[in-house]
Amino acid sequence: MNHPKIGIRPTIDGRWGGVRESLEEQTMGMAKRAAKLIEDNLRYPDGEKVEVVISPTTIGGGAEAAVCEEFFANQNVVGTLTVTPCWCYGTETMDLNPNTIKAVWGFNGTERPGAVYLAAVMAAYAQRGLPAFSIYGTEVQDKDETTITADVAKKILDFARGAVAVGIMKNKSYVNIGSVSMGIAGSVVNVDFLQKYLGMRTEWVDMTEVLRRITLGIYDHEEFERALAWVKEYCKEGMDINAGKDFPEIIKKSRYIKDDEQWEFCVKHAMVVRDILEGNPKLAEMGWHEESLGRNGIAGGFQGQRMWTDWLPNADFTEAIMASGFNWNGKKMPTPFATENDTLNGVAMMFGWLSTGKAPIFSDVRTYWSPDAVKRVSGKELGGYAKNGIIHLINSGASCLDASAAAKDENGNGTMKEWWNLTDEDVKACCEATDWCRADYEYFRGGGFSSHFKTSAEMPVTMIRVNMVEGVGPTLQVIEGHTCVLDDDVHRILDERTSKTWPTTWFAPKIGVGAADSVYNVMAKWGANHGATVEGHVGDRLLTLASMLRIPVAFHNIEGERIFRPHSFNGFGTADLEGQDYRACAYYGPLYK
Ligand SMILES: C[C@H](O)[C@@H](O)[C@@H](O)C(=O)CO
Ligand SMILES: [Mn+2]
Repeated sequence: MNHPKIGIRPTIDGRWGGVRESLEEQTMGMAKRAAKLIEDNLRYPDGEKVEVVISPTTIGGGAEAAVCEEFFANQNVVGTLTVTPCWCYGTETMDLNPNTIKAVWGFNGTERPGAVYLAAVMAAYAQRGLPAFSIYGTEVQDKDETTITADVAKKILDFARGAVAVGIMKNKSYVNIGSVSMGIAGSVVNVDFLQKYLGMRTEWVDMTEVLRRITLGIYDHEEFERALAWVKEYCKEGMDINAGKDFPEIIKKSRYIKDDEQWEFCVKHAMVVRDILEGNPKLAEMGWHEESLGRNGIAGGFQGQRMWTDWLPNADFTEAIMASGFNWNGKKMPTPFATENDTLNGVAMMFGWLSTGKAPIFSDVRTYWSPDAVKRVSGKELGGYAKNGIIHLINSGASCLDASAAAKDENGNGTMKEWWNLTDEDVKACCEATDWCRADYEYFRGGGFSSHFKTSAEMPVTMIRVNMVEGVGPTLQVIEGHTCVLDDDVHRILDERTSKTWPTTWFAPKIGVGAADSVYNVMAKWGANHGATVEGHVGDRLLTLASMLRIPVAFHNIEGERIFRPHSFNGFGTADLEGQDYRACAYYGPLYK
C-alpha cells in the first residue's frame, strides 16, 4: 500500500535578529513531538505505523512555505499539520495546496501569541475557501513544557486519522461483483459519489467471472487445500434448517452443486473474490497474468441474490471471511465487503474500518423490540443498556466473525480488536463461537452456508450508514450505542421468530442526544435496510471524517463537545451545528469535483 503521509509544518515568526532564533528550537520541537504522537498511536489499515514527514526548515514566510511544499510534493502527503508557539504571518505561511487536508496547532503558551496566529490563519483559510481544523489546548502551558495535553493530542490524532483515511481511499477501487440485488437501492452504485467524494474508481465484475475462475481452476490450489482443511477444522457444522422439509419441486431442482461439494465451492468462491479485488502473484506463476493483477480494490460487494443464489451456493462464507480480521492464513486485514452488493453500506463499512482498524459488521437493521413486546413474548423485562428497547441486527450469514465478540481484552472481557492485535486464541475463540448452518433453501435455492453466532459481549459500538438523498447528495448516519447480551431464553425466543440460522447482534442505541430520542426512532429514521457497525464509540471520528469528505451528517447522537470539524464551518453558523454542517458541505462540495 502506498501509504499517505502527514506533513508537519513548523511555522515561526520570520523576524531574524533575536525573535526567530529564540523560537527555532521550541517550534521544531513541537513538530517532532506531534510527529511522534502520530507515529506512536496511529496505524494504516494494513497495520503499519502512520508515516509523518517534517518540513526541512521552520516556515517564516512564503519562500520557506514553498520549500516545504516542494519537499512534501513527492511524499504522498494527504494532510498537513502546521504547528507554532508564536505569532506568524498567516497568508505568507499558510498551506495553499488545494488538495491537502489542513490543521493548525497553536500552542497555548502566553509568552508568545501563538493563539493569535491560529485565529489569524483560520481567518485566512476561511477567506480562501480552504477549510482547516483549529487545535488549541484549553490550559495555558509553560513555554518549555513538552507534554502534549490530552485534548490537543486527541484533536491531532482525530485529524491525522481522518486525513489518512481520505488518503487511503484515494485512487483505490470499489469492486462490485454482480449488479443490483433484489431492488436494494444501496446496490445502485453512484459512481459520481465514489469518484468525486472519495476519489475512488468504481469497478464492475460480472458474477460469471467468479464461475469462470472456479471452473477453470484460476486460484492457488495449494492454498485451497489449506483453506479447505482450515474450514473442516474450524468451521463447525450448525443446525440444518432444511432437514426433513419437503420442498416444492422448483427448489429441489434448483440446487446445482451437491450438498457434499458445497464447502469446496464456497472456499473457492472466497479465494477467487479476494483475488479479484487484491490480485495474487501466484496466479501469474500459473500463467494467469492478468488475473494476478487484481483491481486495486480495498472494498467491494457481491450481488448473490437472486440470479446466483437461485442455483449456486450463496456467498455468506465469502462475505463473512472477507470482512473478518482473520482467515485460513491467520490474522489479516479485514476487507469491507457488502452483502447484496449494497455499495452504500460497503462504504459505511469502509468508513468504520478506516476509523478503527477493526472488522466492520454488515447487518440488516431488522427489528425493533420494545421492552413491552419482549415482555409479552418472553415474560422477561429488558434491563441494563437494553432497558429502552433493542434493535435486532442480523443478515443472512454475512457478518464478520469478530462480531461474535469472542476475542478477549486485557480484562478478559469480550471485544472486537484491531486485526493486528488479535491473538491465535482470539481467532480460535471466534471460530468456536460460530457455527455454520446450511443456507435456508427457501431463500437460497442453491444452498451455501451461513455464519451463525450471537454477539456475546456488551460492547460500545457505532452503527453507520451512507445514504443518497436527491436534493442533498450523500449523507451519513452515525449512532453510538452498546451491544447487549440477552438471557439465553429471551435471545432464543426472539431469534427463533426470524431467521434463526443467521448471526445476531442485539443493539441498544444511546438515546437522549440529538434526534436519537428513542430506540424506536433510531430504527424509524434509519436510511435503509442495512447498517455497518464497528466496535467503540467512534462517532466523533466519523463526523470529523465526514467533514473532510464534505458529506453532511443527517442523523447522529454524538455530544456537541465531541464534534471536531474545520474551523471555517463556524462561518456557516454556530447555533445549529447540523445546519452549519449541511451549508458548509454544500458550499465546499466534494474533494475531487
Ligand atoms: C434472504 C433474504 O432475502 C434476505 O437477504 C433479505 O431479508 C435481506 O437481507 C434484505 O436486505
Ligand atoms: Mn440484507
